Amino acid sequence: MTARLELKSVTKLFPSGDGVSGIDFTIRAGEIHALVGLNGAGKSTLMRLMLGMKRPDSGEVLIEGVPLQSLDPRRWSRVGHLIEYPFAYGELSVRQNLVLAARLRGMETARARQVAADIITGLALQKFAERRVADLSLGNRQRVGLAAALQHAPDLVILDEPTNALDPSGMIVLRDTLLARAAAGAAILVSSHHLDEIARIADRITVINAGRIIGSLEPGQAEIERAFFSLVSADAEAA
Ligand SMILES: Nc1ncnc2c1ncn2[C@@H]1O[C@H](COP(=O)(O)OP(=O)(O)OP(=O)(O)O)[C@@H](O)[C@H]1O
Repeated sequence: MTARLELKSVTKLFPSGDGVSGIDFTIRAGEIHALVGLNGAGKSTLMRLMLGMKRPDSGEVLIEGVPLQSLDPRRWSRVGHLIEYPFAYGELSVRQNLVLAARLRGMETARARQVAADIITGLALQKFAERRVADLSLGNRQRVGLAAALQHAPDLVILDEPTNALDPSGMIVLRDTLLARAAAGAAILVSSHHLDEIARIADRITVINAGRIIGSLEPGQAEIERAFFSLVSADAEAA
């Protein structure tokens, strides 16, 4: 089966020499793929390359076999992502922001209102729906960003550290949402520092260190944090 997203030998190096190099990677339909690594390992850079926010120095990024630069704009409307800061208009309410985000994905107003209402319930945002985004806590703003990334039922989802500001109830809600989306056939990539949390939902866990893929972890394995650190330490010693 064609991967929903594939990276072939992708390299992007900044003038400092940092970045990512020689990356081969896939995200497949129906799969939650986790990307883990230390601070500065290259997770966000890799995700930006996948989304066309950065251009590789060499190598290719393909969505369903089509190079990113040739992708039909309509195909982009089936991608959902959240990289770092959730984008939202502070003066507008949560609901207004979500309806707007859905309209920008090409939905009719009535449909946009419906999907916004559904995700407000799905991510437990009812209490905050009519509040200005500027007045929300960090965690609730992150929920709004996730809602905007997920409400249009994308079939390719890329989320950079989506749980970093969430409380335990937010984590459970997001976990259930991602599992349901993957079961419905979406291909999902999530980066995280919470190894135990990510291991509960991931089908595959890929480890990145110093800009290179250095191995994988089994989601079900015991002592997953120790296994992660052994991989990373062995890589650092070999360098
Ligand atoms: N625009 C840029 N210019 C120069 N260097 C950059 C740039 N963006 C990232 N880097 C460097 O590339 C490396 C990888 O950064 P990246 O943000 O991808 O790491 P990360 O794994 O997402 O880290 P974190 O877990 O801290 O978010 C770091 O050394 C970073 O300083």
